[in-house]
Amino acid sequence: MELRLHDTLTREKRPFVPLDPNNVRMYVCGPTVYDYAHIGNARPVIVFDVLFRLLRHLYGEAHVKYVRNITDVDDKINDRAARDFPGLPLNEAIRKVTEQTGKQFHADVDALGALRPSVEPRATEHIGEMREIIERLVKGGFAYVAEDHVLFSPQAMNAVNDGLPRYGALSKRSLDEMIAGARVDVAPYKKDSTDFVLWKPSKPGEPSWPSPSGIKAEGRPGWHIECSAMAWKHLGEQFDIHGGGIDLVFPHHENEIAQTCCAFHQQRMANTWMHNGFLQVESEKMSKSLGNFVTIHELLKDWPGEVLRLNMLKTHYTSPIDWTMKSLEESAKTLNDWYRFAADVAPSKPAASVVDALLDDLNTPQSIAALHGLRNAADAAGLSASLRLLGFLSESLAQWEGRKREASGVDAGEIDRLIAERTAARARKDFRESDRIRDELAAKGVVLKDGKDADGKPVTTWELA
Ligand SMILES: Nc1ncnc2c1ncn2[C@@H]1O[C@H](COP(=O)(O)OP(=O)(O)OP(=O)(O)O)[C@@H](O)[C@H]1O
Ligand SMILES: [Zn+2]
Repeated sequence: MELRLHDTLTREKRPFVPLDPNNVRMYVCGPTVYDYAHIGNARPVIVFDVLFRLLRHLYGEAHVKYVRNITDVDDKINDRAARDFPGLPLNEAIRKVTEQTGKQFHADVDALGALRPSVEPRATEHIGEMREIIERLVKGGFAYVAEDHVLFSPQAMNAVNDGLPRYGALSKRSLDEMIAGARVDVAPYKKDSTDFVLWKPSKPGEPSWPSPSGIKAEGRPGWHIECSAMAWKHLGEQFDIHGGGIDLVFPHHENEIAQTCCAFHQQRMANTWMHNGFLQVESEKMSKSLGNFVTIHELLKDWPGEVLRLNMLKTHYTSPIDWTMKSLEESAKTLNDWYRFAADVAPSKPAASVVDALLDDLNTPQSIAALHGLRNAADAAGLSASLRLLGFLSESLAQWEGRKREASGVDAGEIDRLIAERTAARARKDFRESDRIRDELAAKGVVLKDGKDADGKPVTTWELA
């Protein structure tokens, strides 16, 4: 079977044909680093990690390049830095905020079983590329300088009839409607209400860099130009897949396309545009501004990262997910069973049923149904390999069980001591005492299993109920 992916631009599920099968290239918009990421932010991380793993499986590890950026220049970062480190010069405070948040983000997504991307560029390290794209856009007549800003003109773009996409094609909006629906209080330096910022002046004390030609004062980039610059630097003028959450379609991705295609006179920026649906709480998008969020960091205190991962993948990436406790509990149960059955078994090959489901526009719910099928067919080696392809079984069974014991507050040393006492009681036929110990452990949720080892000697093992 071939890989088919749904493309937001054409609204079609199409066979995926890489520009160069020896260098398959994917860009995904990463976090703005000023605070803990919430579990909604984890959705694109996990979804595109599955795609990254699938592409590596299909084209070979050395032939896939995955770029996910870190936005480390933004008003929200400046505000947080001023609030958290009022005693420090702003630039130093910003460095502290972005460093801490970046580290936390890595710890979180590592725990979710996400591979690190091939490159994780930081916006502040690509100011030169941003300036270059901006200068090309001004030269080409797509952007203009006004009051120390540089603005992009979607109307100038759509005046060109040949070789460029239409502004609005990705989000299926017409420029005329955007103009009609524009707010009245348009910034005075904009020629048209739909123009957007490529570069703007910095306030005193804020991070600033030499501006594109035509502007004397130092300034800083707008958000959209950052991704065009980082994608260009690491993946070239055109690449295969661009991804992110559905909220990024407009204006962020529409503007990325406009900048990149006009700067390099291309019909396309990425060949396939993929967007994940929202993770919701009680039918509303989880978001920082609504305050209905729970951080990955908090959830990891109660759940192994792989349980969060499985829970995320039970829903197809384009559909909304309602995030519930009940569903998490079910995911934990399923994963416990799979760990016991397959974690310590040498993997064979990922099952065709699992891979085929993924090839069909990353149909992870279907692939999970196929995993249950392997479990029911008692194919431990196939289950082991298939789970690994999806980013599970990063731990041995002993590590997995040990972590659960730790989380449940059960003291393994104490249990071993009680089991030894019970074995001694049984040896002297004091069954009242041995039953008492078994009941004491049961009250703590510890279930004993009596069996024999390879030499036929009695052994007692335990697990949590
Ligand atoms: N509830 C959600 N469900 C799925 N994806 C989300 C959700 N919220 C944010 N994302 C995605 O997370 C990634 C990081 O986005 P970003 O750092 O801008 O978060 P955010 O949009 O600021 O979050 P918030 O909406 O809470 O302010 C983006 O790809 C975005 O689409
Ligand atoms: Zn982006």
